Amino acid sequence: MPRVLDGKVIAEQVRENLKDRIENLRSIGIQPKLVVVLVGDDAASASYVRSKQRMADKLGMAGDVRFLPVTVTQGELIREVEQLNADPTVDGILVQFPLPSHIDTEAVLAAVDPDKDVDGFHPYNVGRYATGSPVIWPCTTAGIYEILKRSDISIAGKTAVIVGRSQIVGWPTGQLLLTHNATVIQCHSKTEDLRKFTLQADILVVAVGQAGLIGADDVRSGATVIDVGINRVDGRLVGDVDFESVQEKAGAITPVPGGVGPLTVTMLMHNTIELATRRRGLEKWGR
Ligand SMILES: Nc1nc(=O)c2c([nH]1)NC[C@@H]1CN(c3ccc(C(=O)N[C@@H](CCC(=O)O)C(=O)O)cc3)C=[N+]21
Repeated sequence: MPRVLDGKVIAEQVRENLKDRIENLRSIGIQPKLVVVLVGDDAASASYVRSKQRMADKLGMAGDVRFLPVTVTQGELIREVEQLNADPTVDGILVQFPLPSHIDTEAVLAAVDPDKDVDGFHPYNVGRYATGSPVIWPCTTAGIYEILKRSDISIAGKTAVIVGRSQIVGWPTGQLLLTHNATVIQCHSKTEDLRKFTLQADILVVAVGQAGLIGADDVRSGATVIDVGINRVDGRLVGDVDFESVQEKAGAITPVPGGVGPLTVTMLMHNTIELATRRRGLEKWGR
């Protein structure tokens, strides 16, 4: 039987470290603060935002949510972001995706102060990790790294295959694994003969959003399989990987739910603390 990589347990380990860093910051009068900007009243988004709030509270961080109506104009949204940029008590700003179609998402991302960009989506921060000198990594990518590191799965020299090249998960995850000296194959919707590549993977990361995309025949025996997909099928949450069949073949595998997801929210807190310390030139205090 393969190892099931338990994201809830690993996230708890990461949060133990965060508590020490938050305590150090508190001792010098700093409470890291994350502000989430939520446009519209989508129930799934609201529930996700509430779980971030609860985690910030539990860790002793400060949190706030700005609810904006779905009719908000791009100018109004950008002005909200600019107010948060100017507010010295705010360390991290997250504008929740997806935004309504009348809003230019890229323009909003570019309006966030790169020093407060907790998602790591601002073009400046993308450039930083693309050149191998990241300030912070996008939360899901950072979470995948924590899962591998804390499960003693080595990256350097391994063949990592990423399925998906999204700006928020697939592409940054490829960059992270490359930075850590994996040989990276980046597959996407135009890839011909996907299986030819996935069968080569020592580490297979799947971030597409298509239930059942990867089955046992697509996975090399003993591979580490990281499933980033979140799909709702018949009211049940499933990933992009057919867990039942693939777990017989893989050496290690993340479940959905309870795999990458719990790390994503935890790494959001990590990034907020990281930004709070860096912005004040206090790196050593945060460690
Ligand atoms: N600017 C921005 N940054 C984001 O990081 C961002 C976003 N917008 N928009 C929405 C997506 C979605 N996302 C999730 C994170 C964790 C879970 C998570 O913890 N999932 C649990 C299951 C939760 C459940 O049961 O519903 C799990 O996989 O175990 C889910 C979804 C971050 N997102």
